[in-house]
Amino acid sequence: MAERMGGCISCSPGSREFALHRTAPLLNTATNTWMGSSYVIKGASAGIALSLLVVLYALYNIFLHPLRQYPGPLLWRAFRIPWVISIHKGNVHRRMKEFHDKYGPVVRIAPNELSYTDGRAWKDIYLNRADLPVFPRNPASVKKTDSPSDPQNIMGPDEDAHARLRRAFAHSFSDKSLRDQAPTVEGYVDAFIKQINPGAKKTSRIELVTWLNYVSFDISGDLSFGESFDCIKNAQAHPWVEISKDFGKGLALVASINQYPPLDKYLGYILPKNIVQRRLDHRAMSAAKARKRLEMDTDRPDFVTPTKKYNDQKDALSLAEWELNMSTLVFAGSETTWSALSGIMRELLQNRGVLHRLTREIRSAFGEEDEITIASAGKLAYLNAVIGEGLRLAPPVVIGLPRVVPEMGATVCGQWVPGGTYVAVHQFAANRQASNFHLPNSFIPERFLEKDDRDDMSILQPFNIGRHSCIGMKLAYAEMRLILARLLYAFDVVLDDPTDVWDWGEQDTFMFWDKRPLWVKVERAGGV
Ligand code: HEM
Repeated sequence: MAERMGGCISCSPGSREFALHRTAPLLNTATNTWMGSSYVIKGASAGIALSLLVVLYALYNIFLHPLRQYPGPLLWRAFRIPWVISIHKGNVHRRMKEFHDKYGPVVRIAPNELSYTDGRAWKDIYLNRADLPVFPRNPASVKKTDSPSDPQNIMGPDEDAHARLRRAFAHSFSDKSLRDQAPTVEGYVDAFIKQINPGAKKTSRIELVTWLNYVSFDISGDLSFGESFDCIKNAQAHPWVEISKDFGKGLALVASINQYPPLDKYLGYILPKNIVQRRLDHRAMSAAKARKRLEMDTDRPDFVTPTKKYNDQKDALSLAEWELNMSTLVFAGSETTWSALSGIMRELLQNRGVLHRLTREIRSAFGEEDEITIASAGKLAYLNAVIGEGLRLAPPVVIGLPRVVPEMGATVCGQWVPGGTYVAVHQFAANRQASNFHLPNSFIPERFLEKDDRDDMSILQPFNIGRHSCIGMKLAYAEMRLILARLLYAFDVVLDDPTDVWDWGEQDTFMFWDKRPLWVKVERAGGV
């Protein structure tokens, strides 16, 4: 009762203590309320200050930033976050296309980043220029190693290490090396054709994107690690290949976290444990495979033999660098060729007229299947045009190759760009611009055969140009020509579901294309 009245049961009613004890809870409540409201006030003030900072940051980026005169969507010019969201949604290539359709050949796609779809940008950004230091690789997408003694990657940002590694590996990609490697590549393509042959059944239904994955990775695995992944033989992806399918999502995550230093330092804690473990397992598997190949006493024609001979004299690569770079070569050489072939086959099957013309060219050029080799397939003009057009509509390196403008600034496409700005050509957006091509979304290989002033071929650089251009370009063309020629010589291929028709760009991209299945019917070609 006394408690209910606010007093204390041990004090007598009416005493001073009773009165004090009676008021104490009221005071406590008042103090708590006061303290509570002070927290609320402090919290609210912090919130207001933070919001103000965010607004000021956005206003600065829009009205005062050195890139303020470049057009682009408002939120993207103000903050980096829309880019991060788009990278994670997998639609960044479509957003880039929309923005360039709307704003023109240069678009500001983040406070400090410009995207280009103008053919001149390739030379200005990616070629060495006498008057300027190189535009280095963007450290937000490829991090520098922590210490100079760490192993370096040919695709890393250190330009000196890149030059050293490129010199060493160039020996494995010379014309002579390619000729030596040809029987290995031809052997895998032959195995692939035999495996998908329906035989007595006459017709079979296969998922072609998966099979193209097997053949690309088996070739790359053999040339890098000295042994096949045996995907074709087992009609199943090897664990190394399976795990590598997640690389793109991992790289997308790393690239977005790198935009927010010092968060990048805590990447190991941010990434889910199972992903970190998968990465470590994959690295260990690659290192073991690379060491096994290096220990072989052999002159087998692959990516190792010529570079190893050079290295024995020049001591250019450490063991750790061999391990790292062999893994890079497997992935760089297979994911891209796989994407290209998947895109080209989808376009061919959705454009029966083109498929017809190409099949006629191939079947009239060869009397027997075994006449089709890397050397002979190189002579087919329409096949080359089909590959060119496939790489235009479905570029394997779909989004920009990010570079940074050197400190003193530079002119790109005739306009001044301050030092430190991130710049890139976004291939998907560039290749689909109506300002660069007539009927930009249509599959028309003829544009590679007959010059048409409505097409600006200078924008097409699927392998990049300059010192970082693709070291495996000739091998990639050799593989693509041979696989397409052998496939279309041997089989009549049609879409399993004739209504399964859509634009390649509808797929998502997580650094690489997230390729959807391509179900086809294959039938041994009549008279072959
Ligand atoms: C259609 C297939 C291919 C396409 C479209 C392609 C595209 C590219 C592009 C655009 C680059 C430049 C990357 C940059 O500037 O940051 C590149 C670099 C590279 N590619 Fe390819 N590539 C293909 C096939 C291959 C093959 C078969 C190999 C063989 C292993 C390969 C190995 C490499 C390597 C090692 C680099 C790094 C070169 C350097 O930085 O010096 N690529 N590729």
